[in-house]
Amino acid sequence: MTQNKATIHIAFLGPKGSYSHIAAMKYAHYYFGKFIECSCQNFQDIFFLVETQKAEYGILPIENSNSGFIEEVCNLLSKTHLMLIGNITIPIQHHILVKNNQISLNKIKIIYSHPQPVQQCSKFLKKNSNLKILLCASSAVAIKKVAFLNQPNIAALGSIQGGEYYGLQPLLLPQIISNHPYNSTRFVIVKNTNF
Ligand SMILES: O=C(O)C(=O)C[C@]1(C(=O)O)C=C[C@@H](O)C=C1
Repeated sequence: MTQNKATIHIAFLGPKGSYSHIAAMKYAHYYFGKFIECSCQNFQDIFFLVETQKAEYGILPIENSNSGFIEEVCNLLSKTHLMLIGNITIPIQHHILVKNNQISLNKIKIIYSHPQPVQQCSKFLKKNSNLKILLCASSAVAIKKVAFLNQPNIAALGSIQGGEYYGLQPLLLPQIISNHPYNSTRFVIVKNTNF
């Protein structure tokens, strides 16, 4: 079903290539066709854009199959008058993204990541405790940082699709680093009913 009106805006945790961006594109493809991307630096900004009618919709990760409910989002949802109008679940496949995937894991010293992928890959990271983890506002921020720094021994946790936006490649080994091979996250879509 596509909505027959001017192109809508969807606010998501960005930049491009975040899991939230991928979920927004999938949702928009089903329901709206084209949409204007409103990339946000944090979850609060997503609520702000929709509450102030700068974006018709917001998309937020609420629950991961492995790490459970995303507390910050649940707290923000409990304080908003925005309406929950739908949800979408997407598979989340984390990879170790590097500038050049000819490098082996034992050469990598630093991993940039959003806290959620760290939780969802906790077993792998515990086994490789030599890796220093630096937290970022989203997986796409982590990917952008690694692309910008352009050093062989740093990596980001994120999706292959996210890596492609910024020219990063997935390490071939290990390929599956999530605690559970069938990792998925459910996102909710919020709307301001005054629109
Ligand atoms: O960091 C991202 O790319 C996000 O979109 C955030 C987020 C989250 O907060 O849960 C979304 C889905 C995945 O579970 C991992 C991270």
